[in-house]
Amino acid sequence: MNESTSTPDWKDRHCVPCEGGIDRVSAESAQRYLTDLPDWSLENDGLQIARQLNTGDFRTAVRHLNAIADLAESEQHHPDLHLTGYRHLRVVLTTHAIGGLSENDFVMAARIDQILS
Ligand SMILES: C[C@H](O)[C@H](O)[C@H]1CNC2=NC(N)=NC(=O)C2=N1
Repeated sequence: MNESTSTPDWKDRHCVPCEGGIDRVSAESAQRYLTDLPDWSLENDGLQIARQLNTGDFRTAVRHLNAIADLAESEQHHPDLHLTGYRHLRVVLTTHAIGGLSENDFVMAARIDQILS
């Protein structure tokens, strides 16, 4: 899939192992990819994407957190998960191995949207 010409269908893809050695997704491409992922925002000068989930109660927030953790383990790509104010879950995706965004982050974002829908 050529990053510059078309948008991949992220939810149909899986993360690939990443230990560095690949280019970061540019902020311009990231912004374009997010048109298909409207619940996610580009942050930190294009180095991460994030989604805020304001659930109704603590148990729901923990359930979402656990579902995302299971997905992260099966995809071997792990978001930062912040559960605060007893029912607010913030999900932050970046690829630590490259210090910025890779396609794995968009695959995870789409799959997180899918399991929470
Ligand atoms: C080989 C495997 O892809 C890496 O160890 C993974 C594990 N999970 C990861 N998760 C995230 N968010 N960034 C990484 O660079 C990363 N590396």
